[in-house]
Amino acid sequence: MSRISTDRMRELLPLYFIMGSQNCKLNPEEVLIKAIEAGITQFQFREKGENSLKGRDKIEFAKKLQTICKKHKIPFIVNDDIELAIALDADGVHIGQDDESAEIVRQKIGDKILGVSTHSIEEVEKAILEGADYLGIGPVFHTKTKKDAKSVQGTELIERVRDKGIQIPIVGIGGITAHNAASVIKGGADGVSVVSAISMSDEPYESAGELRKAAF
Ligand SMILES: Cc1ncc(COP(=O)(O)OP(=O)(O)O)c(N)n1
Ligand SMILES: Cc1nc(C(=O)O)sc1CCOP(=O)(O)O
Ligand SMILES: [Mg+2]
Repeated sequence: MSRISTDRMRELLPLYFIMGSQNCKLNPEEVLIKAIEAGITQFQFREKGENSLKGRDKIEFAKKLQTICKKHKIPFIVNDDIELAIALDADGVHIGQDDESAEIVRQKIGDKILGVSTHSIEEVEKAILEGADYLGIGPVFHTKTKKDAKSVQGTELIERVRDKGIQIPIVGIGGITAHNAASVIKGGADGVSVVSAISMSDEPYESAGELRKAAF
């Protein structure tokens, strides 16, 4: 296996759905299936925070969602939990600045996809040097999903990264909906990542479909 190419990574980012059981209004497996049917391009398992599953329950739930992703050929990325990603042979991991360093994580996961959250040009440059395949930049808009999110930054950092000629694949995150997704792409992102716009919808298939139209 070799590291994912930049072109292939870009193709996986247009509509990146992130979810844990704690985020779902309806049955999480059904939500994921509907989101896949509507055209999401990558999935992140983020079982975290209040009301999330722990221990064996978390592992069993992750396996169920991974099986759904495998069946539909959607990359399955694990948030934070590198050991789980390795144990399940997930397609990749996503880490932030408060997690293990990208350099160490890259050594642990080999050629799996590595996503890193960044909030400044310095963090962007460091993540690239340490082996990130894509960056998550946010919160672009106000979010209720992540209690410890940083202050809203719009698309400013995404634009600055592109103005410097940095080409790494980027997804915007935080408060993104079908109404504002196009502005994130216009700002220079390759895609949008969303939690609640799909996971809290009464109609996940329709909501994901609207996002897909807005983000492509
Ligand atoms: C695509 C994407 N971008 C950013 C994040 C946030 O990661 P992090 O800052 O590590 O926060 P938690 O998600 O771990 O709470 C993400 N998960 N995905
Ligand atoms: C997981 C996450 N990371 C963020 C960041 O800014 O890094 S914002 C966020 C939550 C995004 O959820 P929603 O689409 O419901 O706003
Ligand atoms: Mg994290």
